[in-house]
Amino acid sequence: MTQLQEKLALIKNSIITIPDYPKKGILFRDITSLLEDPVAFRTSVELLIDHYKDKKIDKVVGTEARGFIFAAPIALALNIGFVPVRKPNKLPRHVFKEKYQLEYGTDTLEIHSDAIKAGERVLIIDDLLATGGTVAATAKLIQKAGGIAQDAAFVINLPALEGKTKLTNMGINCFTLVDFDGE
Ligand SMILES: O=P(O)(O)OC[C@H]1O[C@H](OP(=O)(O)OP(=O)(O)O)[C@H](O)[C@@H]1O
Ligand SMILES: Nc1ncnc2[nH]cnc12
Repeated sequence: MTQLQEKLALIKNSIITIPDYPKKGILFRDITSLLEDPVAFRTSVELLIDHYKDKKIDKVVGTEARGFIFAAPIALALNIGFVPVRKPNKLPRHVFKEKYQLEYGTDTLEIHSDAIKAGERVLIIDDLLATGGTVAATAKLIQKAGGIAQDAAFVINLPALEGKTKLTNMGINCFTLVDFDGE
């Protein structure tokens, strides 16, 4: 195994799967077990930072709630601003809103309308890519605010749900660390 493969295996092995949560038939990939392991947590954040350190990115956007955990340290390491995309009625100033579908429901996301400057290149960070609905809605919010949703990065990808294809077709470059198939 290469050093990179060892790091990715460490990350994958730190993530616990819970069957039938929050609904029957869903295999829930739980990042709280990764967060409890400082080596796995640090390694996942460092690999994402490494990938983006020489790319031209102006802002990091993180999605509530699990996306915040990874987005904030990445924004600090890249020395650029962090912008939260939040669930409804959490942001105090004027917002843009976008409805979206989840693997197990629907919801709305919001961004402060002045959080991104015209033409800024944005990296979206989330813990997990399933259908891509969350990040597609986030990308639309970034566009409404005048920015370019250029890249999106995730610790976990669920390839069966084809989120990567959805986001790539929207012109978003995707980077993910570990895949979980049906196992
Ligand atoms: O690719 P998608 O099909 O959109 O699914 C992935 C999203 O679903 C989960 O968040 P959730 O909405 O459950 O919110 P949470 O982070 O507040 O738990 C996860 O953290 C991603 O944001
Ligand atoms: N299978 C899954 N596990 C954890 N978080 C998710 N968000 C959407 N689908 C998920």
